[in-house]
Amino acid sequence: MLIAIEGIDGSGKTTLAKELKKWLENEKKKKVLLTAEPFTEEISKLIQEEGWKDPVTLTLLFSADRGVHVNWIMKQNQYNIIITDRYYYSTIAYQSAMGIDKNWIVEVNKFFPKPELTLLLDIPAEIAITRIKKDDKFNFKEKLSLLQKVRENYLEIAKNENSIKIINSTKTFEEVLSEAKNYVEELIS
Ligand SMILES: Nc1ncnc2c1ncn2[C@@H]1O[C@H](COP(=O)(O)OP(=O)(O)OP(=O)(O)O)[C@@H](O)[C@H]1O
Ligand SMILES: Cc1cn([C@H]2C[C@H](O)[C@@H](COP(=O)(O)O)O2)c(=O)[nH]c1=O
Repeated sequence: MLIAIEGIDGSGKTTLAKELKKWLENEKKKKVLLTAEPFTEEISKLIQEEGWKDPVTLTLLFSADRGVHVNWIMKQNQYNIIITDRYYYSTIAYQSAMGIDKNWIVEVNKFFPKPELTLLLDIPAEIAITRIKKDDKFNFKEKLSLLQKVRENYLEIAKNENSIKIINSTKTFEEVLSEAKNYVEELIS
């Protein structure tokens, strides 16, 4: 079972992913693999060095990284649940905010398995940006306006996809976690 956690930078994905893993292991006795994208060191390096120069190359690099990630996930047979911190909805939301045609991104990513559940942490970019670490890996230019567009894109994607559940991430972390647990509980019971 594949669960994706999505949202703009600083929305709380990593914190939620770790706590869900703990809860699923300790309370639900599940074997959980926690993973994240971008996945490979080599492609992350190329993204940093080359990707930002051109959004088409960036889209292809994130998607190629996903190909390697998915092939690796397929071999992790000992787990009941895989939680990934970012998946293809990130490419659709971010790279279409950079001007890439959404349908083309969907086409490039259509071979990857669809998550049974995606938790979308929704938060205004102005609030999220105050939570983002200073050592932000990819250092977007004009981060705030980009993240505003990315947020809108995520909400648009969620309108047409029932498996994406929107959680208001301006709430306390305890409230966010509790809502996330309810969605996961529905899925596993
Ligand atoms: N609901 C919340 N309320 C307040 N602070 C939160 C909440 N959730 C997470 N945080 C804090 O916000 C910061 C960013 O959280 P986190 O690293 O989990 O976000 P992220 O979405 O994974 O970010 P990035 O995409 O930049 O890696 C952390 O300091 C975390 O403790
Ligand atoms: C997978 C993916 C990621 N990104 C962007 C989003 C973030 O700014 C960084 C990843 O770092 P984080 O620690 O997860 O925040 O990369 C993207 O633009 N497109 C993608 O497909």
